[in-house]
Amino acid sequence: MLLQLTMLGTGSAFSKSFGNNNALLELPDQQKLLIDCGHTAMMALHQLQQPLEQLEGVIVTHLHADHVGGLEELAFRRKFSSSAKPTLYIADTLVTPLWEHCLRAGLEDQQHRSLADFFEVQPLVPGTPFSLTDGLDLTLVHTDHIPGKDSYSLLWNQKLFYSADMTFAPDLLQQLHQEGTEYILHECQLTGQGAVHTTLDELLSLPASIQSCIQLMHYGDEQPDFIGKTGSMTFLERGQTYRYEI
Ligand SMILES: O=c1ccn([C@@H]2O[C@H](COP(=O)(O)O)[C@@H](O)[C@H]2O)c(=O)[nH]1
Ligand SMILES: [Zn+2]
Ligand SMILES: [Zn+2]
Repeated sequence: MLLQLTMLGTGSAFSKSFGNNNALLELPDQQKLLIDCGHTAMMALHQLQQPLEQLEGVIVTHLHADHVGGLEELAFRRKFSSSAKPTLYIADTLVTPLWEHCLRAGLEDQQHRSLADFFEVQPLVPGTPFSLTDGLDLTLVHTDHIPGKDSYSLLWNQKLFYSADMTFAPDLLQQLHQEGTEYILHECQLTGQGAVHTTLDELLSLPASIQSCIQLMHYGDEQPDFIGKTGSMTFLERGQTYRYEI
């Protein structure tokens, strides 16, 4: 199974250079899905000349604006263009908070009163593989980010781990590596304390065999100062397409 991933952005929440850390995923059956849809996602798709009508759906990791801030525009534009509702793949725990805390204020009117008026909602049970298409399973992995708020990393066929925003989880990374995960796309805070994110120094403390599987994303605008300082870990780049055989 070949997964093709185009990074719409690779920046941290406040990055002005790299856009929100969101991706466009293309499956062998031609399905196109977004991984997160932050407030810069619509502009990024416009620049890629990617028609919104061709998007099958969106996978949501958690409810910060750099990950869900573009959903209001996506919902309205799909509604106005009379195209099919995009599917929302989202942890069951996040369905109600997404509507009540993020989208309801902007989307609700007298005719549209729920998330299901704009999206085909596909709740996912964390820890249980979900078959997106033949030969492709997605498992949500609960990972720590903001205390008290749920956030889910994405594990594809046990082979590719795409981190949500998360604090350092060396035991999880070690376990994934031992169980055959070959690719780890990991968020990375380059400077400062990693209160709610994983720092570069933390990732550099991992065994070399794990570091060699890691590509860094969700980084700050100081990234150019860190080129050549990430060991064998490489930076994912905005606008670039990556292919993973999983
Ligand atoms: O440099 C930074 C930027 C943000 N934070 C904290 O992260 C979250 C919001 O950003 P996300 O990327 O959506 O998680 C918020 O709690 C900020 O305080 C940070 O620690 N360092
Ligand atoms: Zn973020
Ligand atoms: Zn976050």
